[in-house]
Amino acid sequence: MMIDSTPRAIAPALALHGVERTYGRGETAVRALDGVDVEFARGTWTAVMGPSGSGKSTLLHIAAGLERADSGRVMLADSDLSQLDEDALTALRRSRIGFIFQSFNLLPALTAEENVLLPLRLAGQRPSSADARRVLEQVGLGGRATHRPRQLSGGQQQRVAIARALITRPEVLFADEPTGALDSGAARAVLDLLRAAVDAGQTVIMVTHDPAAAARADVTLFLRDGRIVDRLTSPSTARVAERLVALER
Ligand SMILES: Nc1ncnc2c1ncn2[C@@H]1O[C@H](COP(=O)(O)OP(=O)(O)OP(=O)(O)O)[C@@H](O)[C@H]1O
Repeated sequence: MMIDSTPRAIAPALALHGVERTYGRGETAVRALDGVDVEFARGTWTAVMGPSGSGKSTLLHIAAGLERADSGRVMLADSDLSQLDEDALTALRRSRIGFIFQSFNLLPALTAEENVLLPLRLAGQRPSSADARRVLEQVGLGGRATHRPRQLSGGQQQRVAIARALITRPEVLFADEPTGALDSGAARAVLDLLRAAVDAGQTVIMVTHDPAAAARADVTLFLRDGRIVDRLTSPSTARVAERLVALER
């Protein structure tokens, strides 16, 4: 028997190749992404930082299939998002991608448990209460399953949103300023949950303005004028802040 011991590069969870995106036309056109090439390794946490208007949200939305690139390719494992029609893209987002937002985006009329189960219901499954309780327990909210969002603090609402994003076991979890609306204690709890998810093998891509949040990630990418101009691995808060200040000059 042949044993192949050649080390192989593990395929990235997500890769962007030559991604460009321009908003508007003519003199008012804004090139939000100007040729982005990046790979996100499986089981790693990447923070995306950069000055206001540098293209962070555009990058996140295109990588998550919420918006389309003008050119270039977005590969989620072997699936080329640019080749999918709207229905296929919606199905892919529901089953293979998770998203958490600064403003939590929970449905106010639904309980925590119902919010958490919604992605599975939308995918045509019939999940049980026990499924929701299991993930709510993971985020420390086992006792809050029947609460509605208005009965929960901001930090608790974000933890419900994380449970909702993780219940489908997404290949990539995207987070757009997940701690932007939280005080420092609640922010730490959210970052601890993201760290636990990554340690369990989850791939996370997070836009943030907060150097302390970026310092919890494995890699921080810096964008300026729609291009990735810098990258730090396992940086301290101070080093992230320093780079950011340098970019904003
Ligand atoms: N829908 C749109 N129409 C026109 N221009 C847009 C649109 N969305 C973004 N832009 C422009 O594209 C550029 C990049 O925007 P983007 O929101 O990606 O930046 P950002 O780094 O996330 O900024 P911020 O930190 O302020 O949220 C900006 O100049 C912005 O004005």
